[in-house]
Amino acid sequence: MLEKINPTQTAAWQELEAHFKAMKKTTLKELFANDPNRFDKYTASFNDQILLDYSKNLITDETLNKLFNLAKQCKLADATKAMFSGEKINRTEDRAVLHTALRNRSNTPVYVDGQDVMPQVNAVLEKMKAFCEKIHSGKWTGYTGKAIRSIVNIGIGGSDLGPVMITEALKPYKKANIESYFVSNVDGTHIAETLKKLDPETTLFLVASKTFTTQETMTNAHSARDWFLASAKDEAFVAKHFAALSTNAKAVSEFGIDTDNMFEFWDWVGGRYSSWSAIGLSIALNIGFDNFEELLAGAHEMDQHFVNTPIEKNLPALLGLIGIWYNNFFGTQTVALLPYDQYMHRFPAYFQQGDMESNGKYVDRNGHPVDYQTGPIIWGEAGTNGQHAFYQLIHQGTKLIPADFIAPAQTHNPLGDHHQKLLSNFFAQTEALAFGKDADKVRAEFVAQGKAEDEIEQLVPFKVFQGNRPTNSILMQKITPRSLGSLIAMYEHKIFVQGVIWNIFTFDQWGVELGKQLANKILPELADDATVTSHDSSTNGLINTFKKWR
Ligand SMILES: O=P(O)(O)OC[C@H]1O[C@@H](O)[C@H](O)[C@@H](O)[C@@H]1O
Repeated sequence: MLEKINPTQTAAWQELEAHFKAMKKTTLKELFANDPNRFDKYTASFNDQILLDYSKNLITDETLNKLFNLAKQCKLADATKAMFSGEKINRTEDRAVLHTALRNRSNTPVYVDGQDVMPQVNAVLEKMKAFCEKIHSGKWTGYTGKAIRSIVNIGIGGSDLGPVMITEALKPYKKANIESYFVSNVDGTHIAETLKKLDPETTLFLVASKTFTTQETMTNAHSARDWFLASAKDEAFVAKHFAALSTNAKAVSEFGIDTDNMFEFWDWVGGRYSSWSAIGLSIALNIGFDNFEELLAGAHEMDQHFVNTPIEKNLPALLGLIGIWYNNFFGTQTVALLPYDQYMHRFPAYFQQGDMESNGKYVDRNGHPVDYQTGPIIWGEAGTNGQHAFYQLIHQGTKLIPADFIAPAQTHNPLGDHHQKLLSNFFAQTEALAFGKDADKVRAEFVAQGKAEDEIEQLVPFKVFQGNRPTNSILMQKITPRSLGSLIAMYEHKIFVQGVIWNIFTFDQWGVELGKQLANKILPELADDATVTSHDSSTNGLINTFKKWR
C-alpha cells in the first residue's frame, strides 16, 4: 500500500536534521583517515557485474542508519510491494505501474484488476521475436521484394530516449545488416535529414507512441508515409513498411497501419519506463531478440535484488537515500551522471527524463504543496569530454554537485592504452573531488619549480582544491545487454525510492500538458498573417514578429 506520509514529520527526518548540523564540518579526508575499512564498509556489489562504491560520500554509519530509518518510517517496503504486485500506485491516472512485469522472466503471475498480465506480456514478446526473425533472415521484404536494411523509430520522450540510449550503449552488439535511425523532433529538419539517407524499398518505419496522439510523432509519421508513398505509389504497400508500437489500437488503424503490424503494450507502462515493452522493438531489431531478452533478464535480476536484498546492501535504496541526504539536508540542486564510456553518451539524457519527469513534482500525495525539495536536476556528459568542459565548476565552483561516475572495467575496443587512460581519469577525478589539494601542497609544488615566494603566495588561493565533493563510483565489469539492463533498473528503482520518501506521485507527468495545450491554441493563429492580440504582450509580440519575418 502507498501511504501518504510527510517525510519531514517523521522522527528520522528530525534526527537527520540534527545529525546534519554535526556532519556539516566533517570532511571526507577525516572520514577516510579515521576508518581504514571505509571502502570495504561502503561498497555493495551486484552479481559480480556492478560495484557501487559509495565510500566517497559525506556519510557515517550514523547517517546511514538514520536514512534507513527514514525509509522505514516512510514505508518504503510497503510501497515496493504495492508497485510490484500491480496496485494502482499511479493514483492521479488510476493506473498500476508494472514495467517490472515486462521483464518478469520468472513468469510469476502479476495481477491488474484481477487479471494476470503475464500471458499478454509473453504473447507480445513472442510476436516481437517472430518479427525480428523475419526481418533479420530477410524473409520480410519490402514492396519491391528486397530485404529491410534500415529501421526508423519515430517517437519522442519515452518512445525515443530509451531506444536511442540503449541502441547506442550496445552498439558492439549491432546486427551487421541493419542500420537504425531515430526521428523525434517535430522540427522538419530531423525527418528531412534522416530521409535523405534512406531507400524507401528497404526501409521499415516503427511508429512508437504509447498514446498514438503525440503531435511530434504523428506529424513525423505522416511525413514518412508521404515520402514512402511518393515512391511506392500504392497504399497497400504501407503494410510492408510501417509498424506501430502503441497502446491505442484504434488510432493505429485510423493511421492506416495494419493491426497485425501493431505491437501492443498497456496503460500500466509509463512512457519513460517503456523500453522493456514493445517500444523496445527498435532495440531488438538492432541487437537481436536474444540480446533484448538479455537486457530484460538483467533488469529482472536487479528487480529481484531490489525486492529481496536488505536495505544495507540494496543498491537502488542506497543510491536513493544518499541522494536524499544531499538534496534535502545539504540543499544540493543537481546530480551529474558521468559515464566513462563513449557508447553510453546518451545515458544522462535518458535519465534526465527518467528522473526529472518522475520526481519533478511540488504537490504531495495529499494534493498539498510540499515544503521540502523534491527531484534534482539531472545532467551530465560522457567522460572525459566533461572534464574539459564543466568539471572546473564541480572542482572549484561554489555549488556542491553530487556526481555518479560510471565506468566499465572491460572495453569493447581494446585499442592501445586508451582504456587505461580513460580509467585513470575515472579514478583520478573522484579522488581529486574527495581529497582536493591543500595550500601546503600547492606551495611545495611551486617551491620545487623554483618560483619566487611572493609570486607563490599570490597564486596559491587559485590553485587550492578544497575537496570534500561527494561522488558515487559505479564500476561495471563490462557493458553487456544484461549488465546494462541491471544498471537501468537500478536507476529506475532509485527514482522510485526517492519518490516514495518525498510522498509524491512518481509515475504521472501532468507538468508537460499545459505547453501542449497552448501550442495547440497557437497553431491555428500561425496559419495567416493577421495580427494576434489574444495573449499577453510578450507572446503577442513574439508571434507577430515571427509572422513579419517568416
Ligand atoms: O509515447 P507517446 O504517447 O507518444 O508519448 C511520448 C512522450 O510524451 C510526453 O508528453 C510525455 O511527457 C512523455 O512521458 C512521453 O514519453
